[in-house]
Amino acid sequence: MTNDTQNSVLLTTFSTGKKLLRVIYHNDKIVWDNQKSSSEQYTLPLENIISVKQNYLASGHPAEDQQLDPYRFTIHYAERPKGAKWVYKKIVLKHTEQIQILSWVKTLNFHLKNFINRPKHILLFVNPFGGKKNAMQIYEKYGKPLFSIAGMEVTVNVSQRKDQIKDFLIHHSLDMFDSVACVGGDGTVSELFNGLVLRECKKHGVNADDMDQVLPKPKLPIGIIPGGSTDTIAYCIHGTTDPTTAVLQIIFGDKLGLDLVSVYDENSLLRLFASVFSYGYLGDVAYHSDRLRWMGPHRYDYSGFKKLVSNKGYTGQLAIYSDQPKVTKEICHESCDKCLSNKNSKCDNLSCHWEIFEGKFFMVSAANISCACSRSPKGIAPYSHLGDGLVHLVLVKHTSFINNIRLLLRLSSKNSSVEDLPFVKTHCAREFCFRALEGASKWNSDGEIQPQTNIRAKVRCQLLTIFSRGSPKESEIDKVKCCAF
Ligand SMILES: Nc1ncnc2c1ncn2[C@@H]1O[C@H](COP(=O)(O)OP(=O)(O)OP(=O)(O)O)[C@@H](O)[C@H]1O
Repeated sequence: MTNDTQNSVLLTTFSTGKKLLRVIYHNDKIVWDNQKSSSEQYTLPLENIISVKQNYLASGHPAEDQQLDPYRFTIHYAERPKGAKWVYKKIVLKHTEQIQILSWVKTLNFHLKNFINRPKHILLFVNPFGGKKNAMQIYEKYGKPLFSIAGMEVTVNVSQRKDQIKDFLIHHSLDMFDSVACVGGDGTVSELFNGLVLRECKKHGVNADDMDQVLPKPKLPIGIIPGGSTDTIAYCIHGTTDPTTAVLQIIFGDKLGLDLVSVYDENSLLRLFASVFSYGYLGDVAYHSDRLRWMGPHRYDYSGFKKLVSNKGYTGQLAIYSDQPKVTKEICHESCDKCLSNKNSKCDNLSCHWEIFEGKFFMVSAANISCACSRSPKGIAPYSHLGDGLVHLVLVKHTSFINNIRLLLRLSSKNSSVEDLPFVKTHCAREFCFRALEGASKWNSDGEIQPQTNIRAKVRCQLLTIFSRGSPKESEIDKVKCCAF
């Protein structure tokens, strides 16, 4: 065994109870096989290790101090066997020589310290009101045990009312935390980033109501553990609403940049949104379904149908400011080139121009991300990116009832998207303005109601930093073909 842990190579045969395993550590990877068949080899990259700990001996009495087991240690790690879901795993390795155990634990922990971006003290907000009202149980079952294994300190704050999370983040000291997170749906995530951005504006004396101001980037990264009804933001970022996956993304500490869109009326900033800002049909659904919260997530089905039948269309004018209005058919995924190339770019001095669209719409949606979720696997804007500085404006013309049904079927389809429907047009924008001309709906902002009708909005390129490695490419490549309704 070498003392030079920096360039360490370890090779030991451990027992795991029944089997003997030859275990090698080299080049930031652990490889193990069962000696007899090296084809059954498992490779564990160091970046997927949560922690490495020496085991404790089983103590006879709870009051007795726990003693370290000199002959056993455990590697806690995660893997993504298929699709977007990550799972937690552990392996207990046993050796008759104590020195072997100590060397492995010391060396692996030395190398794990290089992951300096992993959070250590997190402020976690739990919304007990959203979704199935089980956010606290989600935290207790999926978050708490893994955060403890990772050795993270978690300060839990359970929200007592709407906007409390936002107000807390604006006004309280966050000095002792290196990150914030939430267990909740899109409305909770929205409180989190609205609070963080306003906090930063306050700190730097930036007038948030002035659309021409550059909004300061919040210092703290955020973690998103889904615990709401639709959880669109979590789904688009992690590729799944699985809570274990979301917790592991926070523990890994890898980050990506998410665009936010700031929305204004004539005088002030109304809010920032991260997923969708939608007028017409979805605005009506948000308004109606909010009064039916007692129904849980089913309220969306009920309100959705009711508002579909009664929709008479809304006449309005949309102005789009863009340098690249055409949609490019590239899907956003982990290590997305389009988002990476925009990481440090300033989307200010581009050759943008205004274009105006006027008409009667079934709905107008500004999608900052694809808005995919389990009910809508491709989302309303399948080619919208997390961090490219553009928002996709999806204009759905007022048309027949049958076409509205076609739209909703497409939205719930795994195989086809709304983009190819003849009454749907998508444009990419850096800014946009909307003015109602006849009839007025509300806006639906990340699932929350925004009552002002006439608005202006501006994309803020990668204003938010999120804990995630992104969703994998495989999840988007769906080879199954079926009839496109
Ligand atoms: N203690 C609380 N009591 C009442 N409302 C709360 C409380 N804490 C947060 N809220 C508000 O609850 C609303 C709903 O929360 P959230 O969006 O997380 O759940 P959801 O609407 O069920 O999920 P989704 O937005 O993913 O569909 C948000 O507007 C949030 O501001």
